[in-house]
Amino acid sequence: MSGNGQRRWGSHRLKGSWAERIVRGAGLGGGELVLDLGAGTGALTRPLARHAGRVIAVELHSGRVSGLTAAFGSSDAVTVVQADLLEMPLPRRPYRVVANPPYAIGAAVVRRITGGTRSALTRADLVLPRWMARRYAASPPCGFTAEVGAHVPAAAFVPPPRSDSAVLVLRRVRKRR
Ligand SMILES: C[S@@+](CC[C@H](N)C(=O)[O-])C[C@H]1O[C@@H](n2cnc3c(N)ncnc32)[C@H](O)[C@@H]1O
Repeated sequence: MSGNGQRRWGSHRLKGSWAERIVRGAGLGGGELVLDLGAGTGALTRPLARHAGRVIAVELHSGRVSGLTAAFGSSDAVTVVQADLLEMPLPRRPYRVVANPPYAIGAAVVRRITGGTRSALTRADLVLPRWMARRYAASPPCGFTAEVGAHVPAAAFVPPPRSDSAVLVLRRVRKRR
């Protein structure tokens, strides 16, 4: 558990058709390592398993981890990890993120995956509140470009959140030192 107690069990789950659309929009080539941070019941994990080389589905809630393990335990492409996404070690080799993290920790997620000289993140497609995606597009994290991608309406989630969302696309611009 994060020292700041930053967990959020409330879950706005993506509908399957929207999860598929978001994963297709991420333009995966088929061989990438992809992290699904806050995998929930696996809405994004499912299409990621078909489009990515390897998927690490990270979830903290024990019941949801059990569900993910039951759904993907026999898949060679998916590894389910019970961990706090703000504290778990991140891959040293190049990786991507496609995720719908809890909005309350959206900024902490962006800091975590883009921060530090050792970040091996190459691109992230994050479903975030639209206002937050716009803020990052205006002021991207150091070493990344940021653009507001697909609009994701409240109706794309169960239950629907209060405001509309968008995919924030972060792309690395600087080579790792
Ligand atoms: C908005 S839901 C998204 C679920 C799924 N990815 C989807 O799109 O339907 C966010 C998920 O993050 C999980 N979560 C919250 N805090 C977390 C943390 N610190 N580390 C890992 N998972 C966390 C919640 O349990 C929840 O399942």
